[in-house]
Amino acid sequence: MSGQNVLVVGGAGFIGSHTAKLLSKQGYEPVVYDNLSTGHLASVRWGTFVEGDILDTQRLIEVVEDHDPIAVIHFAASAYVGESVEHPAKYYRNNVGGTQSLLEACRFAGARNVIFSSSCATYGVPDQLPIREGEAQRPINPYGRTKLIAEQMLADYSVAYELRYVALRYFNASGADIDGEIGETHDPETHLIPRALMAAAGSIDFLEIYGNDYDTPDGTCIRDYIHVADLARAHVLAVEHLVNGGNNLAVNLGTGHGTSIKEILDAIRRLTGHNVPVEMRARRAGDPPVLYADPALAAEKLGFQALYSDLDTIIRTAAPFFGLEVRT
Ligand SMILES: O=c1ccn([C@@H]2O[C@H](COP(=O)(O)OP(=O)(O)O[C@H]3OC[C@@H](O)[C@H](O)[C@H]3O)[C@@H](O)[C@H]2O)c(=O)[nH]1
Repeated sequence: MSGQNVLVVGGAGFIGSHTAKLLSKQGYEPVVYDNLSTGHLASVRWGTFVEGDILDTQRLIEVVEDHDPIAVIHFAASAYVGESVEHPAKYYRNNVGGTQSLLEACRFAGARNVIFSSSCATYGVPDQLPIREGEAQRPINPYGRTKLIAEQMLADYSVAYELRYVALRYFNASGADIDGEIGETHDPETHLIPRALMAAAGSIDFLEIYGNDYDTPDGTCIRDYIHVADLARAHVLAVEHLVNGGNNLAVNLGTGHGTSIKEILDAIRRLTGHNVPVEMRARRAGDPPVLYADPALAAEKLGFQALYSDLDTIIRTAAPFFGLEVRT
């Protein structure tokens, strides 16, 4: 098989499955490679599925040789900040070792275009807001460090082995498929919006808020929530950028706008009619108080604009996956 295949490593996960769907809708043939450790077979509904581990370089070489993809999108990673502090070995193995295994397969099998899921966690606590790509990358947890090392690996491989890459530094991925076909199903679920919706639906007793004494207008942390449909579109634009001969890039994917935890809880109440029961807790280790992106470079280089990332669309699309009806 050849032509418009795109290898989607980690394509059974939250962002990967939404990207596979959009690739398919746009005429590409996604080849999803996933070990199903955190991804879900039920989310692999577009293209071909190959079950395999990112650390299995030989298998990846075979898959690249069989499918000759025009680009490789690398989503496969462990992605819990808290867990990375407790089990850094897992993060260095999966995220650093895994990235090297995939890049080795690309090198040996001749795949030249790589798109990488990086993170705002590579910046740590920024000196300036909004965060620009030139901001110093000083991650404050092992997860962020593994993502930064992977970015550096891409840059070094690019110089030596003709590989070209786009590193997409996501801010907070959120929402769910606009058509309602797939959603966010992490186990365990640790992210704010899903947990707030679970608390609103009564499937957990309450949402723990990690700190209301931050130096922010309402005391809670501020993040830049970007809809998964927008993230998916950025990946398709990144594929086109590389296929058209574009240069290496590292760009933020955010909206430029920060939202506090309390603002999210207000929106859930307004849109679903359900209160979110909360309990206050101490600050969570490793949480920067305020993060939001300057999205200008992604607009300039990829033509990317967030279209679905207003808070209401995020909550409206995510809520049904947690059994909540949304008011019209
Ligand atoms: O139950 C919760 C969960 C989260 N929060 C708070 O809500 C905010 C958002 O937390 P999330 O866990 O959803 O997301 P984070 O900002 O920690 O990291 C996220 O974004 C960067 C990505 O690279 C990470 O993979 C992702 O986890 C933080 O301030 C956090 O302390 C709570 O108050 N209660």
